[in-house]
Amino acid sequence: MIKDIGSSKECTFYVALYIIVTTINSFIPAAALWYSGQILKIVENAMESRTVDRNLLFRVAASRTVCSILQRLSEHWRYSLSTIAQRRIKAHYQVHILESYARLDLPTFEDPVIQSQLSAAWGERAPVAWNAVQTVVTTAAMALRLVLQLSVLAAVLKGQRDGLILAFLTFLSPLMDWMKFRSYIHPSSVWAATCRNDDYIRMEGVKDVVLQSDHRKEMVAGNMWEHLISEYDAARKRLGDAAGSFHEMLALHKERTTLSLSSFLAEPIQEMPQIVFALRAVQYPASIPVSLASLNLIQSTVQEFAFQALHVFDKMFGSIGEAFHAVRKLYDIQNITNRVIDGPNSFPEDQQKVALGVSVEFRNVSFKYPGKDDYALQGVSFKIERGQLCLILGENGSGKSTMLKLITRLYDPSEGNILIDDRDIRTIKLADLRRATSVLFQDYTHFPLSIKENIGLGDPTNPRDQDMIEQSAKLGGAYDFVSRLPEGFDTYLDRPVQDVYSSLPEGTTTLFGRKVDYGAVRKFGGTSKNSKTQLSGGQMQRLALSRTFMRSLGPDNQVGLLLFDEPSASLDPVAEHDLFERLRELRGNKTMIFSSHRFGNLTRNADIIICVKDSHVQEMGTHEQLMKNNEGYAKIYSLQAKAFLP
Ligand SMILES: Nc1ncnc2c1ncn2[C@@H]1O[C@H](COP(=O)(O)OP(=O)(O)OP(=O)(O)O)[C@@H](O)[C@H]1O
Repeated sequence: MIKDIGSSKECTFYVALYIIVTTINSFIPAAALWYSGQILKIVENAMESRTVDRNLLFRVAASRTVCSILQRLSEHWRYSLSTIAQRRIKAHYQVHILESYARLDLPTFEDPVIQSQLSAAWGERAPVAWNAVQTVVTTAAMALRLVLQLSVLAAVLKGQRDGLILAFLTFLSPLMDWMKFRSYIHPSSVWAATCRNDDYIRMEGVKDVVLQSDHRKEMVAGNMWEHLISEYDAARKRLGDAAGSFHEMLALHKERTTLSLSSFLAEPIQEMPQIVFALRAVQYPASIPVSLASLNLIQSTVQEFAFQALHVFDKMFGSIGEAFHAVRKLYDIQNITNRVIDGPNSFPEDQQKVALGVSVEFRNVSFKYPGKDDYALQGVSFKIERGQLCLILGENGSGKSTMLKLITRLYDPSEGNILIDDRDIRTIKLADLRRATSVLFQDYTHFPLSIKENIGLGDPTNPRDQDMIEQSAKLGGAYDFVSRLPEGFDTYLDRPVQDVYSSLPEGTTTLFGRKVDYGAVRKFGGTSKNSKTQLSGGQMQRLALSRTFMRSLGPDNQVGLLLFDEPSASLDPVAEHDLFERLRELRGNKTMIFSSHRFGNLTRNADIIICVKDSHVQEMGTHEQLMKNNEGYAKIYSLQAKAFLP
């Protein structure tokens, strides 16, 4: 980490300044203490000799004041430098963390162990690397400050009557506080809490149903609210005083454990120095004013000293270890190995040929999702020839999407092989394989970026080509509605940075050129956020389609295989018809695979229909062949057709 930060000029300068200022800052309290001791000595001398060296007093007092000013200033500089250094280190590491995230494949990324490793490294609030730097620097500075203060304190106390005893007694009180504090939040203790009370669990569930907007539609339409409220009330009554959140219960528990012996002794111990002082004053009445001043100095210094000493102790045994552990995790994520291993060979050998499509073959492929016992696909074999249009047909959950995921190597089969142009896809470089395929997933996503970028990212080699973006939007059927949006192609589907505002004057409908989302106002109370662009499911799907067109239809594209997982699920019949027409026209000779659970437009046009059921291929062939077979396909087809026949 030190090497890494050191190699980044933008970080090094500010981190070095931060260390220097923090070190200087550690000297000041000891200097201040020294001058306070000097003032005390001057007073003592004055008491004995009845004369004051005004010059000396002035110099010492001025120095003491300078110490205070310097202390304040160095604190300010330290804070300013730490914010800049923190921001720079954070920015430096964020690229590194994002890269570690981005390069992971699906099975690796979905692994819960990897997930926790990744989230530990992210540490958005307290950037891990900065945290480690700061913890080490402040702990070292505190230790230095402590040693200096301790030496000065010893020098000052040497001449004081009862100084050491008073210091010790003053130290006892913060020590007890600290021990009490550690007893219930010990940094290295491990604990867990659960709730086993059914009534409480139900109350929390009902509260969520009523408060969260996700459930509102069904709650209202289902006429549920009265029942929910009576359930809540009944559970609340049964629970009585025992109904409390985890934090309330924890507070109660802590309160109960505060009746310890030390809690009774805490206050008398605090009074001890005064008692000792009073007894001594009776013994030596002449020295009362001096002793009073020295008691004050001892008490304030020792209390501050005790706080710091105990804090350093805590840091040494807790935070530094934790910070280093977190840094190790930060570096470990660089070395996470992907489960889907890259292949060695380039693909395709002949770029021209890809435009004519590629063949796809499954040889006895079986697959289980990671952590699952059931097969999502079992013993699947088929071959789709170059340039064919294939339809994979099957019920929900039969394994259609899984086939497409395996072709793009989002996962690798548990058994069997998949071949593209007669080459095992595991031997092909992943980047080449993905360059040669274009896939529209059923659960396609929309990135929280502008519409323009959402479409443009379809072709990451040429994502800003406005003409291509617009043409793709036309082909995907998105151009018209996008053009009508106030911000057109620059519209953010889901703004990642939200506008935040207080309550607005009545009648405000737009803010920063965007419609105010009063739903959000209600949700967030006082300050509110403005985020979502409301598009329908069909419109969202058209955008996803446009992205696919962007990828597969550009002049330089190297796509030979187009995969569509239920591309028309949210489209109306006219849009669906238009889409298939466009796809057929535009695909040229590229191989195309559609998955669907509906019979429709494509069944008659497909060169090959593969029917899957319960993770197996049931039958395959052209529409005519399958009708002739008179098995599952023909039966369902006839059943559906009947509905439309007179
Ligand atoms: N990410 C996943 N993790 C675990 N199991 C999964 C995952 N995705 C799918 N499955 C399971 O694998 C099986 C096949 O799912 P798949 O999505 O391939 O079906 P499908 O035929 O595409 O269904 P649909 O028509 O509903 O899209 C199902 O039993 C499903 O529950």
